Amino acid sequence: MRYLTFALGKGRLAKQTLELFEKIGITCEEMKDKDSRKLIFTNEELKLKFFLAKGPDVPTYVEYGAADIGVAGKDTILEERRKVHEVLDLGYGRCSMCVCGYKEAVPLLQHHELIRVATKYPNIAKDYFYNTKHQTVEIIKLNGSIELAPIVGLSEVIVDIVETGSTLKENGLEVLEEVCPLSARMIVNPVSMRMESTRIKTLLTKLRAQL
Ligand SMILES: Nc1ncnc2c1ncn2[C@@H]1O[C@H](COP(=O)(O)OP(=O)(O)OP(=O)(O)O)[C@@H](O)[C@H]1O
Ligand SMILES: O=P(O)(O)OC[C@H]1O[C@H](OP(=O)(O)OP(=O)(O)O)[C@H](O)[C@@H]1O
Repeated sequence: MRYLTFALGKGRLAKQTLELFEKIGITCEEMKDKDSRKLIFTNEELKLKFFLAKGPDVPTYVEYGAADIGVAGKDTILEERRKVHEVLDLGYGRCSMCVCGYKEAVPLLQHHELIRVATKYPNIAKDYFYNTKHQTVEIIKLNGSIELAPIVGLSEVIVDIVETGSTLKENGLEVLEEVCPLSARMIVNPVSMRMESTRIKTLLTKLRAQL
């Protein structure tokens, strides 16, 4: 039997993903070592392999078939636009993609002004403003600390993840519009879906029973 391979993000979703897998009998003791720098783990008994990738790269490994299955945030899946099947909402990692800024920006959004939008998610922001709202905007790609942009005058608004809202609050910003709700999703390579359908279906049935 060949190994069934999983690409998992190293970030926020890792702990809950391992906890969920553990509940359905998929364990990998080695992966729990927080100080380990190892990237690949094997469960010989179940013929499973796990890769620890950077979150946004998970759909890439799955599209190319380097991993059969992946766990990624819905934000990453929407932004990366990879050819993968999204098969299950895992229910954790819940947060929202939002347009945020000072409330003074509300009229600029209402009147469809040509505003600057700073974001780590240019595809999601473009899709929202151009296709959903039909508003022409200038997208400015940033890599983190997105909340800085409206404060220092780089942009009028941001498109970013809001979870507890504390980053916005501590920086005097507000949610102005919600783009979409987000959570962790399981994705599968389209060829693996056919070639390994029995093992993948069994896995999905066990996971669904836990959620
Ligand atoms: N407060 C939050 N901020 C960011 N992502 C969150 C938050 N809460 C839940 N998530 C979810 O967790 C996923 C993975 O988070 P992770 O820490 O790996 O990403 P990241 O911090 O955006 O990546 P990077 O390593 O590029 O900083 C996100 O894609 C998102 O779906
Ligand atoms: O609503 P909250 O609970 O405050 O969470 C939202 C914040 O968390 C994320 O940033 P992250 O910690 O990934 O840092 P970053 O600035 O490097 O993207 C996100 O980009 C927001 O800034």
